[in-house]
Amino acid sequence: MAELIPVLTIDGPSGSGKGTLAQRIAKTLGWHYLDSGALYRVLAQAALQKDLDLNSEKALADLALTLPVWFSVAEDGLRVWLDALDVSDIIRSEQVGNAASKVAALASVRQALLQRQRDFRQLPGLVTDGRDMGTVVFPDATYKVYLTASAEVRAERRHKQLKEKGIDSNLADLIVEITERDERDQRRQIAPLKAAEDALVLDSTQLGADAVFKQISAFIS
Ligand SMILES: Nc1ncnc2c1ncn2[C@@H]1O[C@H](COP(=O)(O)OP(=O)(O)O)[C@@H](O)[C@H]1O
Ligand SMILES: Nc1ccn([C@H]2C[C@H](O)[C@@H](COP(=O)(O)OP(=O)(O)O)O2)c(=O)n1
Repeated sequence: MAELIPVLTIDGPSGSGKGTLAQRIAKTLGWHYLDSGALYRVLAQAALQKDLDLNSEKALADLALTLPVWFSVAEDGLRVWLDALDVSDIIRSEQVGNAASKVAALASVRQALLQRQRDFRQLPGLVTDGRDMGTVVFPDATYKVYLTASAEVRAERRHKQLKEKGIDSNLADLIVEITERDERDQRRQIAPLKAAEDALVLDSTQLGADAVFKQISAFIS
C-alpha cells in the first residue's frame, strides 16, 4: 500500500531553499526525490518550444498527459530530461519559471500531472518539494515542512545561483518577478501555495542551509 511508504514534503515560495534541502535530505536518507516544480517547468518549456498559447488549457493538459519528462541523478544533482534533451539548465530561467507558474494555474494541467507525481512514492521513501505537496498531492505525508524566507533574501539567493550557472540576471528585476510569481501561485483557485495545517513552518531568512538541514533532520528523526 502506497500510503505506508513514508513521505517528507517541502513546500514553499520560489528560492526558499526547497530543492537544495529536499535533495540533501533524500540523499542522506537514501530516499527517492521528486522535484514537482520541474514537471511544470518542463511542460512550460515544451509549450514554449511548440509556440502554444499558455492559456489554452486543453492543449496544455494533453501535452502534460504525454510529456516525455524523466529524471536522472548526476554528481552535481538532479538532471531533467525532455525526451532525449537535457533541459536541466534551460528550465531554471525566470522566463520558464513564470511560464510554469501560468500553466500550473490550470486545473486540468494539475489533474494531468497528479498521478505521475504520486507514482514517485516508492520504498524506502520519498522526499518531494513544490507548492501543493503537503496539501494536495500527498495530504497523508508522514512529515510536512513549509519553508519560507523574505522575498529580498530569496531573490538574492536566486541571483547568486544564476550567476554561478553563468546566467545573467538583475537583482531588482528578480525581486519583482519572484514576488509576482509567488502572488500568482498563492492566489490561484486550484492547489494554491500555502502551508498545510500540520506542516512545520521554517523561516530561513536568517538561517543558512546547514542550519535548516539540522532543523528538518531533527523534525523527522
Ligand atoms: N538557508 C539558505 N541560506 C542561504 N542560501 C540558501 C539557503 N537555502 C538554499 N540556499 C541557496 O539558495 C538558492 C535557491 O535554493 P533552491 O533550493 O533552488 O530554492 P527553491 O527550490 O525553493 O526555489 C540555491 O543556490 C541554494 O544553494
Ligand atoms: N507543486 C508545484 C510545483 C511548482 N508549481 C509551479 C509554480 C511555480 O512558480 C513553478 C515553478 O516551480 P519551482 O518549484 O520549480 O520553482 P522555484 O524553484 O521554487 O522557483 O511551478 C506548482 O504550481 N506546483
